[in-house]
Amino acid sequence: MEEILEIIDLTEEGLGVGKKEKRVYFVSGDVTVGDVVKVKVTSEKRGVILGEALEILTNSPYRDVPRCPHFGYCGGCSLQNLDYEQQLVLKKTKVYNIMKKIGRIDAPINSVLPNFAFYRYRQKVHFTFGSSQNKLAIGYFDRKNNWFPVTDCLIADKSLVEVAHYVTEILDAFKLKAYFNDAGVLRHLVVRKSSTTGEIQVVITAVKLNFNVKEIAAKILLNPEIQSLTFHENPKKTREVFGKGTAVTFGTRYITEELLGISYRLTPLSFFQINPVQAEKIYRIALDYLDLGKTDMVFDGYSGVGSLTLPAARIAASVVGVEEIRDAVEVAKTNAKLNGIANVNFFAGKVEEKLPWLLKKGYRFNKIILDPPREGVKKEVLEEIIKLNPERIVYVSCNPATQARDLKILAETGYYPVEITPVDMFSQTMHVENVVLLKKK
Ligand SMILES: C[S@@+](CC[C@H](N)C(=O)[O-])C[C@H]1O[C@@H](n2cnc3c(N)ncnc32)[C@H](O)[C@@H]1O
Repeated sequence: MEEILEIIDLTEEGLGVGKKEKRVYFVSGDVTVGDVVKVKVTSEKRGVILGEALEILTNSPYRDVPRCPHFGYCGGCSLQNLDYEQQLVLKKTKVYNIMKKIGRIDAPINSVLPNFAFYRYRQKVHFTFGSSQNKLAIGYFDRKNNWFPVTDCLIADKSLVEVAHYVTEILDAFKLKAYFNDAGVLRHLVVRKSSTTGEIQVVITAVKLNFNVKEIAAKILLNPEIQSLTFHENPKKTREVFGKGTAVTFGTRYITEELLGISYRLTPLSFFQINPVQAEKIYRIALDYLDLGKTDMVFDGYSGVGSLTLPAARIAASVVGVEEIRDAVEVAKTNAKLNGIANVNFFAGKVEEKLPWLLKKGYRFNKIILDPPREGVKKEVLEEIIKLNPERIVYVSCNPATQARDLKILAETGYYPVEITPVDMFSQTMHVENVVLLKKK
């Protein structure tokens, strides 16, 4: 069966969405918002209709020329064929719809803050090792979840891709094979760059470190850009990059990044925003929403290496950060010392366990920062926060769907979103970072 459809939206996975007579179609192929497309319906199961674009009958006025050689099948970017201004419009509509549908929230949503470098903005890339033409190669997963070799990644800083190829060639010369599709040991390659110092950090993960890491490291470190190199053993049979296995580091253990005038040491396994320019904007908005003064006692849940904790501590009376990765907590403490910030305390553990523990110990907070991973905040954490009766809550999220779910719980107890600002951290993809201020009515 064939249909003629106008594409009115895009899914996270890059499928075009079309509607006809109250039926919703999900269309694969090089389609974008505004295209009128002839579609071949390929399956219909429980009301989900999938189709393939056969022909674009009218090109969208918002079409742009994709720049990446892997566009169309790469699972990473799905918006490269859409004009950047329209990407921002699409993201604002996405946040609005999610907030309304999942959160039942009607708060004002500001325009999405643009990312002026909407290509080559990533300062961290993560490749999976595989093999191509009988050689070790770096790759990503496509929209059907199949691995493919990557020559370039247009949203990543160019030097990160170059370093990734350089490291892969050395590993290949040592006859190492990919675990993923070649029954070898190598799993992932993570390359991160400091936007302030230009230092590069490389992490190679393997199921077993049963090869001569010392000799390989000596070769890799001949590249003067690479300051920090870690081999990390992760025997877990999942696609997770880092596990609990051992790590061996050569060169320095950290690279240094600077945001809002504060320096951060970034260790191999600790989280840091991949787009420092946009991260700074997010932190500025979060601090502005917190409206900090000299008497404020702040709780920063999911604090990473302290990138919101430390700027908040510069203004507030005290800030407590809780983060589950012990290594990140150690680095956060060092970061506080290095920057001469003494009114902070960092605790290692899960927020859901550490927050009740802190309250039992007598800690009190009147302002709350939440910056959780994609899964959002556990209900019991929200309940503890409500009991604290804070003046303001600032919730930063890279997943508006779980954020809207959590905002609904907070709204039911009287904390309403006062202002919502989406920020474009991940141009060319459907992802959006969202900062929300909540206050009691
Ligand atoms: C989105 S990051 C935010 C980090 C930091 N605020 C920043 O902007 O760099 C989320 C952090 O939460 C940590 N995390 C994940 N689940 C956690 C939990 N249940 N309790 C505490 N920390 C957690 C992760 O390790 C990660 O560092």
